[in-house]
Amino acid sequence: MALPRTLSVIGAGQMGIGIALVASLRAKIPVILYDRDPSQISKGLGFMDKLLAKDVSKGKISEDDAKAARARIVSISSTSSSSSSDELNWARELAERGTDMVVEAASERLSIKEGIFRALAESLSKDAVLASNTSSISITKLAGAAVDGLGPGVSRASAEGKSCAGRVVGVHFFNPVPVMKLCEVIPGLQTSEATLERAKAFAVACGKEVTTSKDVPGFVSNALLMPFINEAIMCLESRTATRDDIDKTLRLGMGHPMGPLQLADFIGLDTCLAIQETLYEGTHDSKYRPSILLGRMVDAGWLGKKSGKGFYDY
Ligand SMILES: NC(=O)c1ccc[n+]([C@@H]2O[C@H](COP(=O)([O-])OP(=O)(O)OC[C@H]3O[C@@H](n4cnc5c(N)ncnc54)[C@H](O)[C@@H]3O)[C@@H](O)[C@H]2O)c1
Repeated sequence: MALPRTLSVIGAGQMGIGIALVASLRAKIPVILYDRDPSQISKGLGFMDKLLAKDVSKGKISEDDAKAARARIVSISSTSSSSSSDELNWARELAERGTDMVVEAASERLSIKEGIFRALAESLSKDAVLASNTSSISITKLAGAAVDGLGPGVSRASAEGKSCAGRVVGVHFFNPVPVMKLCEVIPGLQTSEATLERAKAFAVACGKEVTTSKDVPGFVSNALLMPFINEAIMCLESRTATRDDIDKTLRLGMGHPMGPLQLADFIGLDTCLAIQETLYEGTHDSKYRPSILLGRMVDAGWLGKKSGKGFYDY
């Protein structure tokens, strides 16, 4: 199965940086990294340099391989202050640079991702694979948004609409991407067999094992993980135990590498809340209601490790 000749990664947060790194270092694919916030790109590339230097110092990769991997990654950022024309500019730029696969790793908000998929479908070549690293949002919905990017004259059920939606797929990498061995691949209702196979081949080339899950809220991974994290936050909220004892229980009693509150900080509390909301709204099942404390932490801007404060201080 052919690998992409040029990959674009949208969103230079913790996941986008990791995906760009494994695509370049392991799959040896040239990568264009785009974020609407230029400071995220400089911060992310600085972090990537540190990761590569650490791998070289531990003898995991050669200095030449690290340099070649870094040289394969270029970045672009917002070229306009107006958000609507901005979207068109970046997507066109990615198209002009020969992008034939995209992995979207922007914030976990449906409206943000729909806007990105509309812009991608409008600008990119008709056979480019449009993948999302979403943790929970419906791939079928994102594929629908991609068709809307073709304009009001194209219905989602037309041949052109189906062909466009068929290129959309979920490729759910795990955090930290260079370390975690799994990629959960999710076909939407419209995803073509060829797109699914291209997505799997890409994940394998990045050094990952692949599982396939149906397009339900949270797929397999977060339908299981998020209720667990949410229950741990509710234990803290109801003072069943202290933060340290909750995490210690799971680490020492169940052999988890980190406790659920520390893991939530590591994922990002805004991302945890967004996933919980998708699970709750997508199922209307009260077992998925997000804890009030999680919402308040996000209101306070305490987003976990990435903001310096969450359940722990960093
Ligand atoms: N954090 C995790 O453990 C984890 C694991 C698997 C999947 N994911 C998923 O990966 C995605 C990214 O998560 P993250 O943890 O890297 O988040 P993050 O907050 O670290 O980064 C998100 C990035 O997206 C950028 N962004 C937002 N809107 C944008 C737009 N319209 N165009 C371009 N860039 C935009 C932001 O500037 C930011 O740099 C989410 O969908 C999340 O659910 C996260």
